[in-house]
Amino acid sequence: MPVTPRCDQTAPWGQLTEHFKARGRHVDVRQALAQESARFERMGVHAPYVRADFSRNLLDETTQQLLVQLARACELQTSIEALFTGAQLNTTEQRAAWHVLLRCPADYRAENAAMAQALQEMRASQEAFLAFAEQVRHDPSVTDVVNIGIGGSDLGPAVVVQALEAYRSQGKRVHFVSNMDGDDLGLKLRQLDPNRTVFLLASKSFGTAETIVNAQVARAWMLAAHGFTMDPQVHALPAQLPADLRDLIARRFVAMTSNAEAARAFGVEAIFPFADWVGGRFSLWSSIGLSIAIAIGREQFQALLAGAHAMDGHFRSAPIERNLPVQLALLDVWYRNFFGFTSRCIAPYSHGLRRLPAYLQQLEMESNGKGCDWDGRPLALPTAPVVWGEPGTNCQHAFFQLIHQGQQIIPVEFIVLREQGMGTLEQHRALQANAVAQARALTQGKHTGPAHTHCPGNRPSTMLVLDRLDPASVGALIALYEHRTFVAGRLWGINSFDQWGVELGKNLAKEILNTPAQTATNAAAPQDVMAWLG
Ligand SMILES: O=P(O)(O)OC[C@H]1O[C@](O)(CO)[C@@H](O)[C@@H]1O
Repeated sequence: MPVTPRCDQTAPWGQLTEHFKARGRHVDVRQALAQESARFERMGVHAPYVRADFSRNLLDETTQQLLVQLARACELQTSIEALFTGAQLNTTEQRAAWHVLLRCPADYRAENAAMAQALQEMRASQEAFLAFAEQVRHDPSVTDVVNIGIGGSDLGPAVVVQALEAYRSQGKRVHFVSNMDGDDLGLKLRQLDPNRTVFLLASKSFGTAETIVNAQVARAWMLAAHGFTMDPQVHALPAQLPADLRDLIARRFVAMTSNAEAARAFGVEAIFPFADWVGGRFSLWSSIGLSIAIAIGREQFQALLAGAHAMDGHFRSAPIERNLPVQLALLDVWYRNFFGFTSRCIAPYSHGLRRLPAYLQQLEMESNGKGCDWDGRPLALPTAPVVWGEPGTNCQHAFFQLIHQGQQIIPVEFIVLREQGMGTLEQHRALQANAVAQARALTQGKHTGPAHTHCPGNRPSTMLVLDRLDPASVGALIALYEHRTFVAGRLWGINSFDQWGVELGKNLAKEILNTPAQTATNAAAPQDVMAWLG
């Protein structure tokens, strides 16, 4: 993997630092909009399916030019090419990150022999899971499909299925179970018929505690409905299980995994593999997206991939100044490292995109919430901001008060649809008007009337506009965020494809589970709240 310069080790970084102190931090967006009538037009960036208005951000032309120079000094183009030509980007796990291959069209020519081979294997797996999806879709005996997975094996598919609810085949409900808390699965099981439900076990490792426990409980529930009691703590199917029940499990449970052996031991026969080079956070395009394919069908799934591929093409070829993922990532660096803004709010004015903030939390914070660079040197700068949010207009009646008048500045990213979905045109117009009104209010503020009604204004926001919430647009939007995260990581000098920070807590949980209950006499166990939990 090419080691490219970290942003803080480049000449433009020093220039940006000087510029920030002198003028950059004093940018007044109200004045800028008033003085430059073409600001909106100049600062619009158009990518496939997504347009972005940057004009309400704390940016002047010098900042924009220096940020472009920063990207060049970080040799960003080399990193982008490395992503598309198959460099081993995940250096701490010695893995490639070839998720862009998952969405390339049939006539795509792979960059090299290794990628061509990977592509061929991927196509076979893709064909198998899409064919299975069609089979389920046309099977009237199946009414419910439950995806059991967590993190990337849950959030990506869940956000897409929810966003594309209007495309979901009637007569098939798609559920998502992720939490270790047994109430998640337990409450779902109460609504399900064991004779009409198919479970999709989504786990790259097939070893994630939450997923395995939930899968075992679901299997025990299915067997219990057929008169067989099985310990839900046990992974492997018992040898004495009658053949018809073995067959039942094989028909009702399928797996999407890179660990076929563990899935087989569980009793699964239909295994839809995906390669090691698919990272969890980037996996919804692979067989992990089976729930999406069942919900919307092969054709629409392919449209989702095509939308993502269109964004890939833009990312690879657009110049830095007009490259949307790059521009968003540069803005992240500007706000996080110069202004010191610690969070970014995502406000999708779209009911379908209501879970997007949760998805982005994993994508951005698990990818870029790191403490050292790719050479293991401590980072001198803070990296990923906290990403959070809720859909509009709900957010207006909850936390927007703080964003308008609070002491801290939180850049907001609005997502707005041009075309209406369900509901009346009036409802849609009101929704759009509210999003634009919030952006304007953040910019202009209010300085008349009693002090408690004042809003300081000059608060930054970006507006992303999609024509509609269809598979291609959703694919493009998610690919946009993937690439933005990758670019920000490259600028910060981070390996965005590992997540070692989650290991410590997982291991401690195992240790606690394996330690005898805490008692006053158990001196080995540390005294903490476990004493109250029993
Ligand atoms: O697909 P798996 O192996 O069950 O992993 C689930 C999730 O757990 C993590 O490894 C850590 O949270 C994520 O990166 C991943 O998406």
